[in-house]
Amino acid sequence: MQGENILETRNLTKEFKGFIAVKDVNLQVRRGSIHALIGPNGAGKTTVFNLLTKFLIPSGGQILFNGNDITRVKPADIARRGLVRSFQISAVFPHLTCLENVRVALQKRLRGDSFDFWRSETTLRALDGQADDLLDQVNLAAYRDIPAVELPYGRKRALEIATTLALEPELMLLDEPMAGMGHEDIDHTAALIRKVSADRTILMVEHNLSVVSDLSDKITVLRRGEILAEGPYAVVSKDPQVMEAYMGTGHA
Ligand SMILES: Nc1ncnc2c1ncn2[C@@H]1O[C@H](COP(=O)(O)OP(=O)(O)OP(=O)(O)O)[C@@H](O)[C@H]1O
Repeated sequence: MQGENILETRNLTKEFKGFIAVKDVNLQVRRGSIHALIGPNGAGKTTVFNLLTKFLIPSGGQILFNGNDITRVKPADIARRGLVRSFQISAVFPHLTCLENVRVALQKRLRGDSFDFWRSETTLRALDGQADDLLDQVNLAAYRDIPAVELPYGRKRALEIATTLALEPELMLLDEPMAGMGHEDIDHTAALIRKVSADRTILMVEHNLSVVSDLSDKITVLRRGEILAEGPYAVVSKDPQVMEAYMGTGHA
C-alpha cells in the first residue's frame, strides 16, 4: 500500500568540515501535492536537494521514498525509482532541436544512465511520437525543430520540464524554476507547473514568494539548516519568526 507521503526525511543532516548546513530536517512531502522549500540565502535548500538526489552523502539521518529507505541508494538509481530533479538550463543540449532534446531524455529512460547517441535512425524515429506528445504538453509543438539555443528564455525552461517529464517522474524536484524570468514567463511557467502537477508530486525550491503562495499546498521554511516553520502559505507568511528571517532579504 502506498503511504500518504511520497517522500520523508528523518533527521537529515549534512555537515561540511564542522559547519552544519542541514540539521535534523524532517520533511514530509504529501503524495500529489506541490510542496515548496523556501528560506533566506544560505538556509540549506540546495543542500537538501543535493542530499535527496544523492549529489551529496548525508552526515546523518534517513531519506524514504515511497516508504523505502533510499539513503544509501546510488544517484543513478534515484531517477529510475521516479525521483527526478529538473536541472537548470544547462541540462538542455543547446545545438539539438527541441524534439532531439526530448528524444535523448526518452532514450535515457529506456536505456538507463548511459546516453547512447549512436542508435539507428529507425530506433530514434520510433520515439518521435512520444517526444511530440511531451512537446505538446509543455506548449512547445511550434518550436519542435528549432535548436534549443534559439529558444526564448521561458521556453527553454519549458523544454527542460519536458526532458524531465520524459523520465516519468513520480516526484519532480524543481530547482528555482522562475530564476531569471520576467513576469510573462513566470505566469506561463507557473501555469505549466500547475498543469504537470496534475498526476505527480512536485517539490520546489523557489525564491519568488508570490509564485510560492500561488502554487504550493505546503511550504517548509528553512533557516540556518533547520526547519523554522511549515504549513500553507497563509499560516507560514504570518509566522513572526518567518517574517523576521525574511526581513531585509529583499524577498519579504
Ligand atoms: N560544499 C560545501 N562546502 C562547505 N559549505 C557549503 C557547501 N555547500 C553549501 N555550503 C554552505 O551551506 C550553507 C547552505 O547552503 P545552500 O546552498 O544549501 O543554501 P540555500 O538555501 O540553497 O541558499 P541560496 O538560496 O543562496 O541558494 C551555506 O552557508 C553554504 O555556504
